[in-house]
Amino acid sequence: MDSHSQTMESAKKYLTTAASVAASAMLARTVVNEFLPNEFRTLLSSGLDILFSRFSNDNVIIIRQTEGLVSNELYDAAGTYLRTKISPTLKRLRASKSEENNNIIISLDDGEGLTDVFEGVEYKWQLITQQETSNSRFGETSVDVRWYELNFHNKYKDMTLNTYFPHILERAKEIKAVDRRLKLHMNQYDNWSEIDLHHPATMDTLAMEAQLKKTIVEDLARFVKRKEYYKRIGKAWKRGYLLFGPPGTGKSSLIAAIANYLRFDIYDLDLKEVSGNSDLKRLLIGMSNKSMLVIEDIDCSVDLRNRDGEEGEKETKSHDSDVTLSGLLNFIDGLWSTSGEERIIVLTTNYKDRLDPALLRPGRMDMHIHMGYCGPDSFRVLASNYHAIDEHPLFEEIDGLLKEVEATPAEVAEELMKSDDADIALGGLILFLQNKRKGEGQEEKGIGADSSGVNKQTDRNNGVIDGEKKPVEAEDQASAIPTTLVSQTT
Ligand SMILES: Nc1ncnc2c1ncn2[C@@H]1O[C@H](COP(=O)(O)OP(=O)(O)OP(=O)(O)O)[C@@H](O)[C@H]1O
Ligand SMILES: [Mg+2]
Repeated sequence: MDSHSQTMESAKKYLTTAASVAASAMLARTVVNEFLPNEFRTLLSSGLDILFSRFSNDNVIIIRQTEGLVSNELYDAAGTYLRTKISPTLKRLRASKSEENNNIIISLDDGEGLTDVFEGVEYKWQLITQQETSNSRFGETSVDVRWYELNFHNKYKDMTLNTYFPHILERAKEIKAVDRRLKLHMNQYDNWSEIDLHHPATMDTLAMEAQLKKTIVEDLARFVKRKEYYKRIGKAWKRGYLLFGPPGTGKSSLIAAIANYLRFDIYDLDLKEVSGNSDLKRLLIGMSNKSMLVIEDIDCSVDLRNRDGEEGEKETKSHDSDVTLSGLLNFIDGLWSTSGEERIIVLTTNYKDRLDPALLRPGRMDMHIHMGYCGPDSFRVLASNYHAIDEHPLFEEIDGLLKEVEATPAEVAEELMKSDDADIALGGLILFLQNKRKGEGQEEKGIGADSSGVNKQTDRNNGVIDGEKKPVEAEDQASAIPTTLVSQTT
């Protein structure tokens, strides 16, 4: 495959034209932002004029769009923040949309104002524009100058500066994160190229065991809140997930769902494109904050050994510079430990038992997540996704069949899509499962296509293992996975 088609292949995993990213549940972040006080101080000295009104108890703060030639971050943040405070009663509004944004943005028009109530205090905002003309060598030029005028009772000045403004900066950041389009980055050699990520998967639409899904969501939520904790224990603020299970069970979908949930960009690292440590280093350094490094199919994504290739002395040097996947993870640890920003790394494999045991050791990956065949919980999610139904007389029969037959969520989803009529689709699914059961029965008798002594241990339920807490189980689970997995779906 040439590298262009490789890139396209890779892109397909996360892209669908079918739907745009569903507005995902935004994670409520109560991140205490460390740099606020500093930045805030500079803002105070540059971007604000505090005026004392002669006629009332009001204070007025002017927040200019630019101070000198430098743009004022607080002005920007105020604009973003105030968008969420606009009420439908306002008569004049502004609407816009940029390519970078998902949504149409409604904002205050020049001259318009609104009142925001924060912790019981009334803040009156007004957006003011003035045309300023100046004479220069090139003749007379005129520019629009904009600022917000903020009025509030003077006894709340401290609170305004120390609580309200930081709150506005923080909220604006969160809002921007939601508005921003997610990107999927893919590497060619030592370069990332990016495209928009349009994968509709969300944690809600993902078909998996309810308890497992809950565990994952809670783990993610805990992780993003733990900046201080990671700093205190002196570890990189990162979380590693190993996803394993047969093709079509939703590993790539889960990755997209996590990205949509956290609003993290995906960096899909193709190790085959990486020719040595220096490439790798450049790629890793090139990742942005709040992002997710994904290495898919690690069992077959080349043996990283003997791939130094930087100094043309491979013959003699190669063994001194072996890079293994565990080596890679150590390397990432070292690199990320200094950045202080949250990062997630996800590895996927169809065959957990083919992995280097060093990779499965406790503490390596924080969670081992088993994506299994479709069970009753998964089926309920799919039925609700595709037909918006929570119950149906045929569910019982389907549950029974799913206990006996190994069908992937991808296969079940495909059957459910075949008709808009739930009765017909579910009937079709039953037929499909019955046929599959017949086929599997034959396979077991040695008649089927794959009769090569396949270990047919069930892989139906998904499960989760916390790599930190249950090291013994982690090893057990590795050996419980069938050595050969059947039913390729594509
Ligand atoms: N758990 C799931 N929940 C919802 N949809 C799923 C799930 N698993 C599979 N699907 C459907 O099947 C398609 C293929 O699934 P996906 O690519 O996520 O599987 P995978 O485990 O990554 O497979 P592979 O090992 O081949 O990469 C998805 O686009 C989705 O429509
Ligand atoms: Mg996949």
